[in-house]
Formats: sequence, C-alpha cells, structure tokens
Amino acid sequence: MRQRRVWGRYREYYAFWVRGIATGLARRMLLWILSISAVAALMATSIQLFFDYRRDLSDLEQGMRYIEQNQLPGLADAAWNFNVAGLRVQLDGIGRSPWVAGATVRYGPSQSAELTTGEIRLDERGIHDFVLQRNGVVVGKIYIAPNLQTLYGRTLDRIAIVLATQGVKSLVISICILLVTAWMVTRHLTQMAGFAKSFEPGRQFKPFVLRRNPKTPRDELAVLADALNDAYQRLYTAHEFEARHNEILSEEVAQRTAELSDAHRKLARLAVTDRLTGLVNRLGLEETFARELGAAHAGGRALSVIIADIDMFKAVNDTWGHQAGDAVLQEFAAILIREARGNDVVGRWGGEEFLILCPQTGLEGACLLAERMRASVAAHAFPVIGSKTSTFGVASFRSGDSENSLLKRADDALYRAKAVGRNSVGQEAADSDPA
Ligand SMILES: Nc1nc2c(ncn2[C@@H]2O[C@H](COP(=O)(O)OP(=O)(O)OP(=O)(O)O)[C@@H](O)[C@H]2O)c(=O)[nH]1
Repeated sequence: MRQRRVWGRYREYYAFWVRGIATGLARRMLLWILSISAVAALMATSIQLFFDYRRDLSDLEQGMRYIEQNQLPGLADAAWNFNVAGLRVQLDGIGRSPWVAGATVRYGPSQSAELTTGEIRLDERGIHDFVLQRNGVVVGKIYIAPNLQTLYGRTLDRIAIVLATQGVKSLVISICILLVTAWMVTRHLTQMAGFAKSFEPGRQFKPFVLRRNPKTPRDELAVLADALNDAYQRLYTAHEFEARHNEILSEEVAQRTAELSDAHRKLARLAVTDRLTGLVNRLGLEETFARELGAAHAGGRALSVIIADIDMFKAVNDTWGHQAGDAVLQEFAAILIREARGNDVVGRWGGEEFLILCPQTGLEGACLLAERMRASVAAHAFPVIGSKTSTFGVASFRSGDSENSLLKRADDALYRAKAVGRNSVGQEAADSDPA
C-alpha cells in the first residue's frame, strides 16, 4: 500500500519535472524568458560598454597628457644635447606606459636621426605627435602610437564577462521562474485537464480539489477550479435529469405498451366472442376448427363436432318476446359450457344454433357428450318459459374431410334427429360420403 503511494507520488513528480517542463507551456515560457532577458542583457551591456569605452578613451587622453607634461621635457633636453643614451632611456620610459604601443622620436639637424621603441607605423591612424622644444627652439618631434589593443582587449574582456554573467543570471532566473510557474500553475492546469477528461455519464460526481496547501489564499486557480466544478456539477445534474427523464419515459412506454397489448388482447378476444352468450363466436370457431382440422389431417388425430339446436325456439320469441329468447340462449350456453370437458370448444354458430368442437374425441365419445348436454337441457327449468328441449347432430373426422363436409354430416344428423321428433342426439350415418 505504502509502496504504491510512493510510486504514485514518484510518477506525479516525474510528470511534473520531465514532461511538464520539457513540453508545452513551460518550454515556450522558457524560450520567451530567455529571449527577452537576452535582448535586455544585450541592451544593458551595450550601454555599459559604450560608457566604459568612453572612459577608457578619456584615460588614454589623460595618459598622453601626462606623457606630454612629465616625460617630454626630459626627452627635449636629451634631444637638445644630442644625448642618444638619454633619449633611449626617456623613450623606453614612454614606451612602458600602458597606453603606448610604440613611439618614434626624430631629432638632430632637420630631424634626420630617429629612435623607436615598441611597435609603431607612422602612417597608422590615431598617431599622436608632439613637437619637442627647448628654450623656444624645436629640437625634434615624437610620434606616439596609442595602445589600442589594450583598449579593445579590455573592452572585449568586459563584453565577455558581462555576457557570461548576464547569460548565467538569465538562465538561472528563467529556470527558477519556470519551476515556480510549473509547480504553482501548470501542474494544476494539467490536473484540471485530466479531471475535465474524466467525465463519464452515470458516474458519481466528485469535485476537483487543488493539490496544494488548503490555506493558500484564494487566487485565479481556485476560481478556475470552482468554475470547473460548477460546470461539471451542472453537467452531471443535467445528465442525471436526462437519465431519470429517459427512465420515466421508458416506464411510460412500457406501461403504454402493456396497456396497448392488453387492449389488443381484449379486442382480439372480443373479435371472437359472442356478445350475448359470452361464448366463442363463429369467427373464433372457424379459426379453431381450421387449426384442429389441420392437426387431425397431419397426425390422424380424432376430432368430432356437435351441432346443438334449441327446439322450437321461434315459439319462445313469439310467445315471451325477444328478451326472454335471449335469456334462454344465455342459459342454454351456460349448460353447454358446464357439461363440456376441458378440451372441448363451445361456441355459438349463429341464431339458436351452437357448435361444440371436440378434439381427440371419437364419434362415440362425442355422442355421449351430446347426450349429456341434451339431458341437462331437458332437465333444466328456464326462467319464464320453464322447460325446453334441444336436438344434437354429431359427426367425426374422416380422412379427406373438409370443414364443410364434416359440418354437413353433423347438420344432416341434426336434421334427421329433428325429423324424428327432436329432443334427441342424431349421429352421422356410417356410410355417408365424406365429401
Ligand atoms: N331472441 C333471439 N332470437 C333469435 C336470435 N337469433 C335467432 N333467433 C330466432 O330463432 C328463431 C329460429 O327459428 P327457426 O329457424 O324457425 O327454428 P325453431 O323455431 O327453433 O324450430 P326448429 O329448429 O325446427 O325446432 C327465429 O325466430 C330467430 O328470430 C337471438 O339472438 N335472440
């Protein structure tokens, strides 16, 4: 744990010292500071050197004046006396002055004799010449070459020293400024950028905290951090709001979808339901009939149909009215449902006629069921009208049967049962044609 913390700290410092300084803002700052301080140093140095050079020139002039006042009289004496040894001594004395590079003295009749010390070329520029006089008589002439090398050398030395010291100073100051800026500013900017990049929808908002002494007075960085946190807080809130909104929307959509499918189911049920009796209507019966017939064809599965018809129903309407007739139809349907088995499908085929589909049921089983229904109806006491009978026609699936052929055989059986006195169960003829 401790090791990981130390490693994390090391990485942070590495990022700060190496990447932070070598790249980006810090590097550009270094270049700018160095360039500006170099220009400033050059300007200051030039001004200083200009004045130093002027001072050196003035020193040189003073040196020449000193020679003129203090050394030339002795030289004039020696020239007056033709004292060549004395001239040499005097001339060498002048030549040793730091301001003198060389000197030539001409003396004697028509100044034909000449002595030289140091290095001098009389055609050089800047040669100082003085006339040597003794008692108002010209006894010679001296040419002095000023030691400009010394002058220039000193100036160059000064330039080198000033440039070197200014350069080192600028570099040290720049690096200090850079380090301080990197530590106090760019480090935090980099962390802020990392924070800004870390936005992830759905994550909990954690505010950005400046990694520095919490007692640091509030400055621009603190303002920036607050602004960043503020913006992020709003971003997270907006995202949360959007997520919540989407959730509500999804819930609403799910609810609406459920309601819709419920309505759809109800509608589908209503489409196949007879409103009066609540049984499956003709449409529903046809769908189930087609399905069961398909299964019977495919798997050779047994299927029987029963047609149930209330006897003399017209008389009910005629005697007790249509409403009483409706009530009888409802009671009759309830009896059929009660007597039917789990697999049987009881529906109203139309008017006072009902159809019972009996999957996996042979002719015998269907006849027994029809008989049970018939007996139940006959035994029932209908309100208003009292007792009522019904007649049933039964047929079973045969190979090659269609819906119509099977129904027709059941209908024929019903017709025959009606013909022989009603209140009975008619069974399809064994030899009847399936088509
Ligand atoms: N109240 C009522 N009567 C209906 C409804 N649908 C059909 N009917 C009547 O049912 C009667 C059917 O009469 P018929 O076809 O002559 O048959 P029936 O009187 O039962 O005679 P058989 O079938 O020969 O015993 C008609 O009077 C129809 O008006 C209904 O929904 N409600």
